[in-house]
Amino acid sequence: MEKTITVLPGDGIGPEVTEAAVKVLQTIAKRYNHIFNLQYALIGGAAIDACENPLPEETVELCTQSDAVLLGAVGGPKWDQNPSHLRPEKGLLAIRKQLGLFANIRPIKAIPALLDASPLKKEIAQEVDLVIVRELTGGLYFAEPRKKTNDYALDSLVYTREEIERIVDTAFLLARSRRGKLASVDKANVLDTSKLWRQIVEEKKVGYPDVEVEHMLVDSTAMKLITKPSAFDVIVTENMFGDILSDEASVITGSLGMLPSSSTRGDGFGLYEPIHGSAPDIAGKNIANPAAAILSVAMMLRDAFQMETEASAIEGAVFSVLNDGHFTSDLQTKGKPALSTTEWTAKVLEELDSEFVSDSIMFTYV
Ligand SMILES: NC(=O)C1=CN([C@@H]2O[C@H](COP(=O)(O)OP(=O)(O)OC[C@H]3O[C@@H](n4cnc5c(N)ncnc54)[C@H](O)[C@@H]3O)[C@@H](O)[C@H]2O)C=CC1
Ligand SMILES: CC(C)CC(=O)C(=O)O
Ligand SMILES: [Mg+2]
Repeated sequence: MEKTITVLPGDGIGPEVTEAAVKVLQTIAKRYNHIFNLQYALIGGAAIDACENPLPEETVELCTQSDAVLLGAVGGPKWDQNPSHLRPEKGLLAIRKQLGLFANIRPIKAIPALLDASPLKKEIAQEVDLVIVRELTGGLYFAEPRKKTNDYALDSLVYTREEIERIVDTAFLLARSRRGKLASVDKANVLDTSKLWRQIVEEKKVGYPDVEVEHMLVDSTAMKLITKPSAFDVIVTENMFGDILSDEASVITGSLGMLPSSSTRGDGFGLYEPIHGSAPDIAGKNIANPAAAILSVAMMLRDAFQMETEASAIEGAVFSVLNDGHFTSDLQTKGKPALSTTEWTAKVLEELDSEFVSDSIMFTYV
């Protein structure tokens, strides 16, 4: 297959983890005879430095013309004092909005080799298998009006029926394909946007009688994610709640550096990115965990290109390297010294190659 992928490395550890993910893509291309045309483009702080625009028009055009987008992360202290239109995060929000990527899918599943790295008790952590479906192009991060003076600041929280209906449908369909349980998370005891959200979930559930729905408030959901995460199958929630809950949930599986995501719009096109940010505290040190970026490539291959075998090969290689006790420093608890980003990536590439060798041996033998 031939596919065009726009790569947006971004800032901080973004370029480091993206380089690892691209190496994995190149190995997969060689092994399975695919052609991945990679086109690099600027976003975030890197784009502000180059052309005073966190999302240059050329980047949007390249993304629009490609089959999928791979993103690292944006942001960092260098741009923290910039006016809001020159903040790196503005570029990320804008690309999501301009490409219409309203559904952010964040799977969170226990990884047996990492149970020691979870702050939860093993017997609680090992049962985790949930997906957060986060609304991505509405709510507080986007709505107008907004304003800031020295004495007063305003952000608006707006949701339309259409925005809620499409994300709720996405979540119902996902729940139906999994264990049939949907937790709709809101703050309906206080917010009118949440009251509308709850009303629409109630209307929609009639069309999905096979899915069991529960409404939950976001504050107690934050607690239950830690005390009884196995209670969740699919969680659907608005933009900011999903942003916060997914970083919280990431530690259950060991580290924020482990979790991939896809941002989609229901037509097979997607932007794939780790859920973490640019991690300025560790940027440039070659110690970031590239697993979230590498697993985002697996999500891309499976969901955008229907390459199930290739996606499973990547996940298998990642889990096998972890099973062998090779960790980056965010996951290290005891045992072998932590590996650098490039060393750990090399282990994954070796593992992919060894899977290849064992496949060829089987083939020759047969
Ligand atoms: N998707 C994106 O581009 C996002 C960008 N950001 C931006 O990133 C910048 C830093 O934000 P923070 O709040 O520090 O969040 P962060 O996610 O960048 O980092 C939080 C903590 O997790 C660690 N961490 C994150 N990813 C890691 C990895 N792959 N391996 C090992 N450790 C990892 C960091 O070292 C840090 O201690 C800000 O400018 C923020 O706006 C934040 C979240 C998402
Ligand atoms: C710019 C932020 C909304 C990025 C973020 O934290 C995220 O998408 O998880
Ligand atoms: Mg976030």
